[in-house]
Amino acid sequence: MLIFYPLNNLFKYNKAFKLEAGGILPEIELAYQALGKMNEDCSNVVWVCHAFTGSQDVEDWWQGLVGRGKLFDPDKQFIICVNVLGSHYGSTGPLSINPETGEPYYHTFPFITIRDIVNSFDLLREHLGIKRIRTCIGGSLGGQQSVEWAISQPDLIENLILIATNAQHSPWGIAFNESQRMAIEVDPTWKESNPQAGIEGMKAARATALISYRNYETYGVTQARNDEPLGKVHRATSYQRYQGEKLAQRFNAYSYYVLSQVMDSQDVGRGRGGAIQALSQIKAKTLVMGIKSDALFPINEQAFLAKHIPGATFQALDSLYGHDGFLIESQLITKAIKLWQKFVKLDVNPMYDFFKKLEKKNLAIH
Ligand SMILES: CC(=O)SCCNC(=O)CCNC(=O)[C@H](O)C(C)(C)COP(=O)(O)OP(=O)(O)OC[C@H]1O[C@@H](n2cnc3c(N)ncnc32)[C@H](O)[C@@H]1OP(=O)(O)O
Ligand SMILES: N[C@@H](CCO)C(=O)O
Repeated sequence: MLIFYPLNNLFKYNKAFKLEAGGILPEIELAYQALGKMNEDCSNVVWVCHAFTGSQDVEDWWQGLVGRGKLFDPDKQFIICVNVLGSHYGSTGPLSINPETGEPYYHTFPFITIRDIVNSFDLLREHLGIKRIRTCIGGSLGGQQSVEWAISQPDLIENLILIATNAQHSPWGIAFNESQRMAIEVDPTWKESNPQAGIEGMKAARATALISYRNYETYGVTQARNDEPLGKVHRATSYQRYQGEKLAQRFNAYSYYVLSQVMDSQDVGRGRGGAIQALSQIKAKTLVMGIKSDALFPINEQAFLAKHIPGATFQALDSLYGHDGFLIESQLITKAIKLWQKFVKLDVNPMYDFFKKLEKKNLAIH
């Protein structure tokens, strides 16, 4: 049984929504959560962009960072998080009814990109009367949206926080996603048109993805062999299966497929003369964080962002958890942001000289 997440707020856009790749959604809906109260001058707006299987319920999936007494506190800030187009938590996605046919989209849901998601956010932003965003923050797919928005509207975002993300999705990342799509495609039910189609394939896809969200060391520590008798299930075996089952309780294979393609679409340089040129347009004060053990979005990708976003600060984080560290290491992330906020106030950039030295020595960050 798929669990459908309760909607908090729903924004309806009843006109045709043109997509970057040429398709059209006849209308769109965006489910979003808004916490706290917006100041008249919008000076306390925090826009959080969620990742691949996340939702608008940011207090749930980022409870270490968002909530009363946390860094992003609804008693002080107006915090907004929108379920992305194509997802499963109330925004227009493959299970939504296509108004032109009266049937769910399922396999006919069009190809969408990070830029489409950002354009849809912008409609909602205008609808809510948000003239500026004090802080835009996102990790992974959420970071891809955040950096895209900071480029497409350089005067909108004052502070930009990017975690475990990139300017262009790598061939490595695309290969992981394609392998997961292949797992969905070989599920014989994927040809069907119903909410459960491809769900067994999606379980295998999630298990595959987990390997890239964690790493060798994570498994060694959390799923260490336990002298299991021959033929008995290893801990890592049941973990992989459990993770597939867990996602199947809350997600659908169509959204999984569509959003994996969205991730692959990330290329901030498309039509803008390349990534370096695009990143140079950013005016927001920017903090880029990477996780040293991230196998999927390696830290070089965040070093690249920080190097080419004017005045950006770069912070590498140590974590056992690899890519998923951006969801788990709330204390480290909070510490890094607080430190950066002090530097921003003082208007100094602790990494600027460091990058200049690196450039001179032609060194890369590993
Ligand atoms: C409605 C919603 O859920 S909204 C969306 C919320 N989710 C998101 O935003 C997506 C992002 N979140 C995630 O990807 C994950 O939740 C993370 C990365 C933050 C944490 O991952 P988790 O799976 O919770 O952590 P972890 O890898 O430690 O696995 C723990 C689970 O595996 C189980 N487990 C651990 N080892 C084993 C094993 N050897 N065999 C079987 N099960 C195991 C644990 O019992 C636990 O189960 P539970 O989740 O039912 O309590
Ligand atoms: N665990 C994350 C990974 C992608 O960043 C998710 O499921 O959204």
